[in-house]
Amino acid sequence: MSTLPEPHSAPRLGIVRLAHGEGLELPSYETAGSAGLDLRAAVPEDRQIVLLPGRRALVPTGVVFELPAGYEAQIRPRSGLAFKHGITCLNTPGTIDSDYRGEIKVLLINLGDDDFRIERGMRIAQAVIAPVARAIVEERESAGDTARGTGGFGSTGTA
Ligand SMILES: O=c1ccn([C@H]2C[C@H](O)[C@@H](COP(=O)(O)OP(=O)(O)OP(=O)(O)O)O2)c(=O)[nH]1
Ligand SMILES: [Mg+2]
Repeated sequence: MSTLPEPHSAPRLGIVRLAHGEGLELPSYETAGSAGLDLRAAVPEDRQIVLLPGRRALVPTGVVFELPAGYEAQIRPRSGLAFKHGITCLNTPGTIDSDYRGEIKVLLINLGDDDFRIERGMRIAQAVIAPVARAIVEERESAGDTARGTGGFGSTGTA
């Protein structure tokens, strides 16, 4: 059974298709319970990107998001591409601000051993829509005491 919210309570994501995104499927949830909308590469058919090992590329998706206020989109890698080819997002999770009106782009890096060809329409990453808390920042003289204190970076051990 799907744990997604009912349609009437779900946030509304506006998507504008850009000219070079014509003919591509819009970002979509692949299964009933998918958390992420798969994003497609809007590279020209005749100018596909070949990512050499160790290199990165900003890949166009051909879409603009209009996120509802109070939400962000997180651009995350696809595990299949990471596992099979070493392809991941360099800045994962990428942050799409709700006031951003530019094209959604995906910063891919090839951590694998082989060249990787990014073809038009390939599902290269996924966007997870998530609520964002914006804090009221207060400067203080000191931070309250806790049991952890300044311990971190493995202070609790591994077992
Ligand atoms: O993977 C990403 C990450 C960001 N963006 C776009 C949307 C986001 O709202 C904007 C700014 O991203 P971010 O705040 O991560 O980058 P910045 O280096 O801080 O740039 P800026 O000074 O524009 O905020 O760039 C993408 O299209 N893809
Ligand atoms: Mg920023």
